[in-house]
Amino acid sequence: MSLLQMENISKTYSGNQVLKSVTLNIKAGEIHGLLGENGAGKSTLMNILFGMPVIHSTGGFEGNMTFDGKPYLPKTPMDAMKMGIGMVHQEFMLIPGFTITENIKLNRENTKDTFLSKIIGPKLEKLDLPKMKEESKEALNKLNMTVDEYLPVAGLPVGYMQFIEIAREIDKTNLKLLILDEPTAVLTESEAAQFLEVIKNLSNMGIAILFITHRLDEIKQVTDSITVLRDGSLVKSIETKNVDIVEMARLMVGREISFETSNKKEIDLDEKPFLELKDLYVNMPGEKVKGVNLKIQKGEILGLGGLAGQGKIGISNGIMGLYPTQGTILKDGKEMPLNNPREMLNNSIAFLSEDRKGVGLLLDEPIDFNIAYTSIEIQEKFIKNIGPLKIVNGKEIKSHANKMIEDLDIRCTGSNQYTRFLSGGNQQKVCIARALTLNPEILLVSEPTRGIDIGAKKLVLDTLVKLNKELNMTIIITSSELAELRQISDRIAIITEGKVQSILPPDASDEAFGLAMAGKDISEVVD
Ligand SMILES: Nc1ncnc2c1ncn2[C@@H]1O[C@H](COP(=O)(O)OP(=O)(O)OP(=O)(O)O)[C@@H](O)[C@H]1O
Repeated sequence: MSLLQMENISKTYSGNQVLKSVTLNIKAGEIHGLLGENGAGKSTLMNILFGMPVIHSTGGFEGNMTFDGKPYLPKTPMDAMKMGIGMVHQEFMLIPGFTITENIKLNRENTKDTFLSKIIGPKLEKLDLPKMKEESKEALNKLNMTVDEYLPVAGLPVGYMQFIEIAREIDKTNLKLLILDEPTAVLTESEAAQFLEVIKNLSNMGIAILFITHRLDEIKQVTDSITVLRDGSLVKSIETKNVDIVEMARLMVGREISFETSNKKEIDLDEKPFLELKDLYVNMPGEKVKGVNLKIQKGEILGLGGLAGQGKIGISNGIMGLYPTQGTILKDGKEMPLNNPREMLNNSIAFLSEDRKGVGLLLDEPIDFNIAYTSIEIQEKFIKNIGPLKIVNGKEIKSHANKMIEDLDIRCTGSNQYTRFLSGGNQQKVCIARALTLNPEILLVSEPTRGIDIGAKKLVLDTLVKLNKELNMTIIITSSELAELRQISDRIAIITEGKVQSILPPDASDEAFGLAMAGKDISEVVD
């Protein structure tokens, strides 16, 4: 019997129908994959299932749900949690100033009796901190996560936050169904592999998992069955063993997707470097850089890879001056000021951050303004002079935004749609469009395809290659997906323990990359 039945679910946001009579069934303890392009309606369906306020404040939904044999109509996430449904959202819902333990135990704090509580009641019970810490540690241990549970969440790398959110869910005792909205998007390949093992264990314990991911290999590897959505409609529900990855991609996108292999070109390392990092130190929590020396040539695509927490993410954040940085950064031989993001932008260095929520979008502004505003600010782009007056050229902004919407396949109702109402993947594409609009000489991109569907991923990578080829833009791409780095980079620097461990060609063997990431000598496996 199904644990969850969602029948004929439809949802409209201000006249825009985003779910059209969708049906979804999940059995107890099974791992069920939910697939679909950016904007297909996956998060909306999950928000309905989890009773998220956004659903009810926008007119509710149509259709019926049954959970654990009973009619189910959650009005709030509390209703869902009471039934034994947990959800880890695409965007983190942690409280930055609280410690890891406080976040895991939020609203479910362990308490113990005090003298007064015995008389007056449970309100005067006191927090049982040792027990809270012990149970938090236990949940973190189940995820093989070794982090001090008393650390504050603020400033931790995004990969850690994901594990903490999951730890919070598995710490709940009545959990029957766990919804995971792109849980592995922020994890490195090895962390993701470890995470998939955890999911399998949870399923063995009888907890059903609803798993949203754009990584189809993961879907193939761990799910028992899948449901595919396209443009808000159900395409197919099928047992995973009866479908391969190519077919899954075709069901999602409705056409064949081809992937090119390496794009590598020869880089002349004898030329003067275009960007040089000398003894760079960056104090980014969880991603410390400890003396990086790197020379990047004009027109190169340099990949930065390595395991989470080893410092690869810190490098671009440091160059851009977002965390305290020491050392020397030379652009075309000229020393750049440190710790000054504005000056870096003025020097034609732009950054697409891995943290799209923290430094991301103006959610209550339309797509076109989001794409244009940094360029207006920094470069006075899209400004026209009328006599002594400078005014923003709305027409030019719109036509540029429309081109970006087309190039990056941003799924929206038009360039005037507020970015708050875009799906996560489409918000990410707007961030990419904004960085590209600056048309920088050096573009730093961090996890550019995180949370982006398989078809759009190709578009984003192709766009980077096109900018590199046509404008000779120098690109430094940081990614936890080695396959993606290999696809577009000319060279790949592997960062371990805050330093450059090795620089490898993209066609080096898996073994060489594996050894470098583990901080080992690669001379025996590389010529
Ligand atoms: N609060 C909202 N108001 C208006 N429209 C919305 C709102 N939330 C989502 N939408 C629209 O609903 C559609 C489905 O979005 P949803 O977030 O469910 O997609 P998704 O499949 O989860 O995509 P992704 O993989 O990018 O996360 C999109 O067209 C989106 O713009």
